[in-house]
Amino acid sequence: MRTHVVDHPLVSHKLTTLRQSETDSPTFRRLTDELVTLLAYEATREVRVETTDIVTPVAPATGVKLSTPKPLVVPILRAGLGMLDGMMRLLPTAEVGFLGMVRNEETLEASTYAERLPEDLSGRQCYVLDPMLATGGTLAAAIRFLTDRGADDITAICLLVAPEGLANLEAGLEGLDVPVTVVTAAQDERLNEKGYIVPGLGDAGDRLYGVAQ
Ligand SMILES: O=P(O)(O)OC[C@H]1O[C@H](OP(=O)(O)OP(=O)(O)O)[C@H](O)[C@@H]1O
Ligand SMILES: O=c1cc[nH]c(=O)[nH]1
Ligand SMILES: [Mg+2]
Repeated sequence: MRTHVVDHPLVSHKLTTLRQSETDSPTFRRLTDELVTLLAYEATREVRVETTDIVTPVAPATGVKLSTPKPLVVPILRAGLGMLDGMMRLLPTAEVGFLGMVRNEETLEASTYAERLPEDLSGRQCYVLDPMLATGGTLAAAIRFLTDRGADDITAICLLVAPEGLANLEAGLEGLDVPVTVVTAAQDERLNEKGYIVPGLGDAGDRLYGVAQ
C-alpha cells in the first residue's frame, strides 16, 4: 500500500479553513469540492490511457485517451458523496458506483447498508472517495468489496487520514494482490478515544449534510 500526502500550499490553505469549527456547511461543501479536484489531479497520475491518432487543423498527431473499461469512481455514502462532483470534473467520462457504509459509533465497526456497483469489476481501476480514514475499518471493507468483484487497481482519495487507520488498513489488506494507493491532503496526529481524527475536522458527514439521525 502506498500513501501520498499532497504537499501544496493551496491544499493546506483550503484544508485549514475546512477544519475550522466556524466554517458553515455551504463553505464546507465548496472547499471539499475544490480540495478533491486538487487531490484528484495527483490521484489520477496513473490512470490508464492508450494512444490515439487525431488530426489537428495543422497536421496529424498522436495523443492519448482514457482506456476502456473506463475507471469507476466509488463515493462512500454519505460523506463521500460530497467529493463526487470534484472528482467527476477531472474524469467526466468515468462511471460511478455507490457504496453506503456507516461506522457504529460505539464499536467503531463499519457495516454496509447499500450497494450499487457493477457485478464484474475485472480489470477496472477504481477511485474510492471517503473524506475520513479514521480507524480504517470503512475503507478496508470498501476495498475488499471492490476487489472481491475483480477490481485490480484501487486509489482512495481521503481528505484526512490518521496514522492508526493507515496501519490498520495495511494490516487489513494483507495478502491482497491488488495495488492500493491512498491520496490525502494531510496525515493528522492520532485518533481520540471516540475514534475521531485529531485535530481533524469533526464528523465530515454532519458538516456536509447536517446531523444524521
Ligand atoms: O475509518 P473509520 O473509523 O471506519 O471511519 C471513517 C468513516 O466514518 C465516516 O462515516 P460515517 O460512519 O460517519 O457515515 P456518514 O458518512 O454517513 O456520516 C467517514 O465518512 C468514513 O466513512
Ligand atoms: O474524525 C472522524 C472520524 C470518523 N468520521 C468522521 O467523519 N470524522
Ligand atoms: Mg458521519
